[in-house]
Amino acid sequence: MAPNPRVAKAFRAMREIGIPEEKTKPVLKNLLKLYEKNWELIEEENYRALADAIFDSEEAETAEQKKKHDIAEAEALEQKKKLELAERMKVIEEETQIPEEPERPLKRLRLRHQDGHASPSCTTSSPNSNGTPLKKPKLEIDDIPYAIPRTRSHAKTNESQLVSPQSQSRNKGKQPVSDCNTQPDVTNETGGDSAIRSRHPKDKGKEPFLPQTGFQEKRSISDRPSSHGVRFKEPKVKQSPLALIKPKDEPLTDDNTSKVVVPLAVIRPESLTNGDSSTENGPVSEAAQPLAVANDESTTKLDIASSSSGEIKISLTCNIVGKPNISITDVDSVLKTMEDKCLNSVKLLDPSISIKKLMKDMCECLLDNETTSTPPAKPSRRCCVADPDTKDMPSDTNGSVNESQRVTEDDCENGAHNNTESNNESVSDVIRSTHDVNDIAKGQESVIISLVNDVNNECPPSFHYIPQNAVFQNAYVNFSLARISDDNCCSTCFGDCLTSSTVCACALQSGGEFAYTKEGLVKETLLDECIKMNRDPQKHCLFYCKECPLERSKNEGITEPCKGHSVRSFIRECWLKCGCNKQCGNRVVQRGIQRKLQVFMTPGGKGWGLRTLEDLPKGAFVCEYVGEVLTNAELYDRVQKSSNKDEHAYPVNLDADWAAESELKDEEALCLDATYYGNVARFINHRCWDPTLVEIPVEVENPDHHYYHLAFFTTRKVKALEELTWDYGIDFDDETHPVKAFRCRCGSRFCRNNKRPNSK
Ligand SMILES: C[S@@+](CC[C@H](N)C(=O)[O-])C[C@H]1O[C@@H](n2cnc3c(N)ncnc32)[C@H](O)[C@@H]1O
Repeated sequence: MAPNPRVAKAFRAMREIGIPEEKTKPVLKNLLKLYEKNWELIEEENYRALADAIFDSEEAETAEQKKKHDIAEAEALEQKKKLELAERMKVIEEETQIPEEPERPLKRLRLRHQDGHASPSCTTSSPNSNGTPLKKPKLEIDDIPYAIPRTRSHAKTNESQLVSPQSQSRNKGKQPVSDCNTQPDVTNETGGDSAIRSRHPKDKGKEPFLPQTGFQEKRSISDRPSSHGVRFKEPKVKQSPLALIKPKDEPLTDDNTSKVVVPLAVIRPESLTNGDSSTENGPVSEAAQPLAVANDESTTKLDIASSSSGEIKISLTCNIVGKPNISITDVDSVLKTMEDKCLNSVKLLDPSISIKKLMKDMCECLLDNETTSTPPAKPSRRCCVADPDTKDMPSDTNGSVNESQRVTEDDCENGAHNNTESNNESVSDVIRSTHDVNDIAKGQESVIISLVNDVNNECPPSFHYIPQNAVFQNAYVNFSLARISDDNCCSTCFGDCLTSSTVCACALQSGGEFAYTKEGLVKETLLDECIKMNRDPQKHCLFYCKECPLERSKNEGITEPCKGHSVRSFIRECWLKCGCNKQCGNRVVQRGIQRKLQVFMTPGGKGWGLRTLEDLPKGAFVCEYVGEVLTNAELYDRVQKSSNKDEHAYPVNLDADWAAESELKDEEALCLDATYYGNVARFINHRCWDPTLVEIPVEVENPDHHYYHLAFFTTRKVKALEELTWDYGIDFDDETHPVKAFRCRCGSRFCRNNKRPNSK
């Protein structure tokens, strides 16, 4: 068939510019389709459109080819990498292979544990952690949270320091926006039965400690309690002479080896299996706990040993042929070199590898393993140490617990530690978990607080017992006497204010009534009001900050609106500037724990709990929530940095009087965290409904209410051995909360975590 003359003409025109017919043909075909056979468009400007289309298609083809080539190259590279990786893995395997012998005991012990024998590892008491090896809060050198005095960045003027709390309250600039569905009972303000101090013009409610605002409210991270045992890296803190309490300086983990004075026992792996303990490396203390030795077939030997006081020593013996006089002066540089070596030779390792940490982990594994090796018939309570000096337990009156119900010295004898060096806290954080079962407070309270576990093998979490709050770092807590004006104390009183015929100035501060009865109990009106408010904070006066410090602490650029704080009633106690004596009836909380209490393992999966060993009347002071005083920003930071956010002890917000503040500075927006430093209150479990305790803010030293004490009082009569519980105010529906809520096992009828299907 004769070619279409227009087609032939197009071919010709393209040939003239050097494009062969076979290239022109497909492009022309496409172009005709595109232009719907409109030849004029193609022939315009001497076939310019056709030429352009041909050039474009050439370019596209080249690009396609290049792409294919690149893909092929990448695949080849990938393949090469895989081969290299496999090669390296092989090398690592060969290099890190541990001789079979030393490993065997570990494996066996783990298997025994898996076989269903009680886990001897010191787990946290989280119900979820049952049966898993202990993950103790690791406090590394830089991690130890000291109770450090605040570094006050801006001091208040003397003028403002001398303003009485009430006038302070009156003079607060802004009128808080409140959401009072039910107005607080104003009769209290005018001399009702309760000794509350209204901090807000209209307020009279209590407020939940926790920054929560009611059951349906979403709370911010610092609002909500969370479980203990979180690991976090604390910011480095500066020491200042203004601490409330400065806990003992903790010795640093890595220095411990230098403090080991007791020769360490070492046992060969084979002797672990037959119960025979042969030793080496010099004399062995009688009480030393045999551990393990790993022997390299060649010339290197790894020893792991513990002493009677619980230190663990890892030592590596190398055959340094040709360098007989070697002396290592700088361990850090050795570690650094080793880390570099690891990174260079085995490039797969995490760049933040730390040999120190590896060695610490090794210690933990070792402890785990060692505990697992305890015969199941007599489980070890390795972390618990009975101190012979504190053997006297609370007497058995009023239904007190009997001897068989507590963990005795015998219970602990299988442990790695005996009591000979129980006062020696100069060891690693492993040892920090050592608690005296006869007195967890270690003599720091005026009563002994024992600890028992009749349920499982768990040890109490690692923390420092402190009987009073301690400032962590930035919290502004000012106890200066100059801040207490004459109106603010009863300097002319004498003896016991409660029995005085004249009305004491402190009573005037709280509406003319003391909060306590002569028997030292909180008066019923105040108590019932607090209980009611805790049950349904929504129905009470809620205050919304204009700029909420809790939201601000998140430091996320856009500050979310305040979720609300309940305005609470305060108890006001006499203090140093008052003329009364220490036994004054208006000094209850400041005298500390007076009741017989016991930390015990709950049978219902809530971990450790607190119970009373004596019958308690309604309104009795039990204990204060004691912990580190942190700013909310510090707490937020702390929780964010923690690797296990849901294992944080329940922090509480000191926001009971934020309504009285026009604007809170960061260092004034405070909270308490008992995760690392705390008292018995850190063991009190949550109960959604009808808890045995209620928390009430108590003013002792501070006329302003940035800082105050949080005291627990009984909500009803409590029988000896009954568990003490309080409502954390937790919102179990808040799934956006960074700290995961636990699964509530409070067992109460109206448990908020076990709602009926359509209750939402
Ligand atoms: C402040 S601690 C209380 C003491 C804790 N049980 C312990 O063993 O240390 C809070 C933690 O206790 C546990 N807990 C408290 N109340 C609970 C409840 N009602 N149900 C389940 N677990 C609870 C949770 O693991 C929570 O994170």
